[in-house]
Amino acid sequence: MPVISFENVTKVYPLPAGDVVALAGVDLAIEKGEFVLIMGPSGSGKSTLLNIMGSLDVPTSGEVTIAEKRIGGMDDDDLTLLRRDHIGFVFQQFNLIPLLSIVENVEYPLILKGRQNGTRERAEEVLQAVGIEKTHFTHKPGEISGGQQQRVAIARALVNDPAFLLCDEPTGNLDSKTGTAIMTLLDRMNREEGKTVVMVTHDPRMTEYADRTIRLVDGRIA
Ligand SMILES: Nc1ncnc2c1ncn2[C@@H]1O[C@H](COP(=O)(O)OP(=O)(O)OP(=O)(O)O)[C@@H](O)[C@H]1O
Repeated sequence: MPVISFENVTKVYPLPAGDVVALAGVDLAIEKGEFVLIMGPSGSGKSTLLNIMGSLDVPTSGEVTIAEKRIGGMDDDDLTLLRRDHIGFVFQQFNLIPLLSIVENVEYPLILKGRQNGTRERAEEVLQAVGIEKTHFTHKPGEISGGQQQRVAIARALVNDPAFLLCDEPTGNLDSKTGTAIMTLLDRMNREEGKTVVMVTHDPRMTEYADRTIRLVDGRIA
């Protein structure tokens, strides 16, 4: 059973000047444990595809199944729960909460989920797994480097043990050496922890990390 499957998925944005077809009949299946890149020119539908995979948006037509749940017919509350329980997001902008410490940022999704016990220990365990030193746990995001902030964001994405990670240009704000370290970390999470990773990127060097690259052109898989 794939972790994500799309059957004949279309997404149309109705605009006064005419409909914009962002996705035009996409079929895909992403299996557990895969590392998949999504590439394609600007405007080809990558963000639209990632948003639907992340249940941040719904298709105009077609069938989408995420973590064995069909999203057709789900309301906003159902989609929110699906995101919270099954999907880890990593963005180009790290999106950490500036007023919370590093460990509190990672603990936050556990608290949102209503977990009462062991949240601090779980957050510390995942921070250690992504290579953040204990001395940094009580720092604020603004007090650590961009590469360290992205590691913290990856820890936050992993803390609820999601079915898969969706990454949108995760190295886009980092210098190439730091970007390589982040890719090595994602690669290790994929190989050693069996995490499914789906990543949108413009950088062709990333293909060496991936099992497979999905190329979009004009809303279709090329
Ligand atoms: N909210 C929206 N309303 C109207 N049109 C939209 C909307 N979002 C995206 N589009 C259009 O849908 C098409 C696909 O856009 P999308 O952002 O998915 O492409 P992309 O491949 O992610 O592009 P980029 O690499 O520039 O981020 C484009 O023609 C875009 O203008």
